[in-house]
Amino acid sequence: MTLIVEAGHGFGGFRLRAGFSAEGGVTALFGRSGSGKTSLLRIIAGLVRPDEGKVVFNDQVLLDTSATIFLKPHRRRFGYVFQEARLFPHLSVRSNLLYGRRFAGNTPTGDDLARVVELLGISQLLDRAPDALSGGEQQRVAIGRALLSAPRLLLMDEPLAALDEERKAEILPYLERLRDEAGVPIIYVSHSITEVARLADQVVLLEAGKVVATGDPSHVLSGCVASALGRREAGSVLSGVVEGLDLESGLARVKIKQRSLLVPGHGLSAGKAVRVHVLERDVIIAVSEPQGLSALNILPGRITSLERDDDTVLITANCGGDEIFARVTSFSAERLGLSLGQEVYAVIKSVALER
Ligand SMILES: Nc1ncnc2c1ncn2[C@@H]1O[C@H](COP(=O)(O)OP(=O)(O)OP(=O)(O)O)[C@@H](O)[C@H]1O
Repeated sequence: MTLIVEAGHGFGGFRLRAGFSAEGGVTALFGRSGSGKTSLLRIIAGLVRPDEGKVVFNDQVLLDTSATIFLKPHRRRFGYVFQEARLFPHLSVRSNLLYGRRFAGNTPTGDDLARVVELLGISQLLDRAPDALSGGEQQRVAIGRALLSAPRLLLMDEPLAALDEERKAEILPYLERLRDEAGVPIIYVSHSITEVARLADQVVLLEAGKVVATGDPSHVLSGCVASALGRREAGSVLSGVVEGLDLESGLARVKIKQRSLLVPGHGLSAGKAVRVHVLERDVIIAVSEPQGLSALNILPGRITSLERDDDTVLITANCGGDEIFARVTSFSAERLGLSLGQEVYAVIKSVALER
């Protein structure tokens, strides 16, 4: 699959001028609220006709404003999943699912229904009405309905945003299965670093209507997202593999580049690929090896960058090839006499495991 998108569009005071290309897997459109993610998705879907631009899917031109080509949304054969499930309240789950088939060019069979029902874990819900389902269950049905329309591409606009943390955690494994087993490429809009780190193969980072970075999630989500997200979620996203589990402590050892991290082992098995999210505000810098700390992860490294702003300093430490970010007050940086090239220890207070 190849998708090429170029679009320029003005909404009142907002100007979108963004482009990217995607090749299969999950491509996340990521950025702050109001950065233009949904607008870009709606342009791909054909729900918005931009002032100028091009959308090409597998060599088929769906939109080209210079040649006045515009393929209507239903002729694009893309599935769309919104923040809310938008199920038909008067139809059962089964009928909602089968409704998706009406739009399929090649009608899916009963096998397709069984496969989608199994993939999303909704077999026990088929005869229920939508209002007898939890938000997470409704969203799984909405995804199933979109899949059964046999889409060439699935467009998902913050599909978890309306759910509480527990429901999000319940549905994320199904989205992973969708990515790994359904074979349908996905464009996934989100402003959650957790979802993106866990699901995306490629990230397109949007800021004020423009694409400011694209590429591998570990690369795009690390460091450069501070401005896009605000500091709360800024940090490093490190790719690793589970080396082993310690049954007694319940911890797993995850090998990143040259170092290892201990993380909660629940649900992990040896050999599993994971992404680890280390928030810059959860890292302390020490100039000598600390003793007697509760923190499990203390990584030796070397300072490669010191960026000062008003009253804080963002420190980048290269720890065996992985970059760890720490934000400390200017006062602390002065007091410790931090300098480029200095050997330090990054003390990680907690890590979030994303996959
Ligand atoms: N139909 C419209 N008319 C006027 N302004 C619009 C319209 N659609 C979007 N906008 C504006 O365009 C900007 C980008 O909106 P968009 O929904 O694409 O952002 P987003 O990144 O998806 O945000 P969120 O995460 O909050 O959904 C916003 O300032 C929004 O108010």
